[in-house]
Amino acid sequence: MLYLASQSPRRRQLLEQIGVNFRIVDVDVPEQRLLGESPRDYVSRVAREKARAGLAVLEESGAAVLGADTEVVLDDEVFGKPDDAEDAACMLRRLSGRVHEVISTVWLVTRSGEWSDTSLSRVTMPTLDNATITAYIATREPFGKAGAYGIQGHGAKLIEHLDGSHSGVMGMPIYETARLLRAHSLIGA
Ligand SMILES: Cc1cn([C@H]2C[C@H](O)[C@@H](COP(=O)(O)OP(=O)(O)OP(=O)(O)O)O2)c(=O)[nH]c1=O
Repeated sequence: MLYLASQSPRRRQLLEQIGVNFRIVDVDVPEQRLLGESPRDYVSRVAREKARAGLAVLEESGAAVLGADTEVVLDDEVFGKPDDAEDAACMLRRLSGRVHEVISTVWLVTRSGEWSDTSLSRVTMPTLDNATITAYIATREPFGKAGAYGIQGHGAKLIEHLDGSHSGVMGMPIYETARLLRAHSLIGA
């Protein structure tokens, strides 16, 4: 059986979108970048820890667990989920008028092996004035989302250009995930 180690409704929705059968396994992994850890290594480590934590609580010998992590990166700084409205405003002011990177890594972990893939996207935001930022935060959409925006919602209005993967920015790179699942015979062609 395939499991998704995630509380994220977006990840669930994206996997459902391609008709994959899976169950949810609850995990709670701390997200803290280590000193000197690159953004890519950090995202990959957290995604792997989520998948491993999921596998650890399952007794089924043939279980396969997916874990994913998504972060926004600007100037080597990682923007996770905002703590509050002030933090969200601060992130959006920093992203305004700039191109940032979104790193989305997925790990597939079983008792016989571990495999991963990463999607890198470049996202261009126009200059955002204070009124736009305040109105966007009032939608509550920034909370629980890396970089304080959601490409799949009102946040689409803040994105001028995407060079990469829409599903990857949303939290679960579907092309890469499907390729991993296919390579390990967890889905068909
Ligand atoms: C940039 C961006 C992020 N996000 C979301 C995806 C992720 O859910 C979240 C990044 O936080 P994550 O720590 O990757 O995931 P999570 O805590 O929501 O879920 P879990 O660890 O249980 O799997 O930001 C969007 O929904 N849209 C976007 O455009």
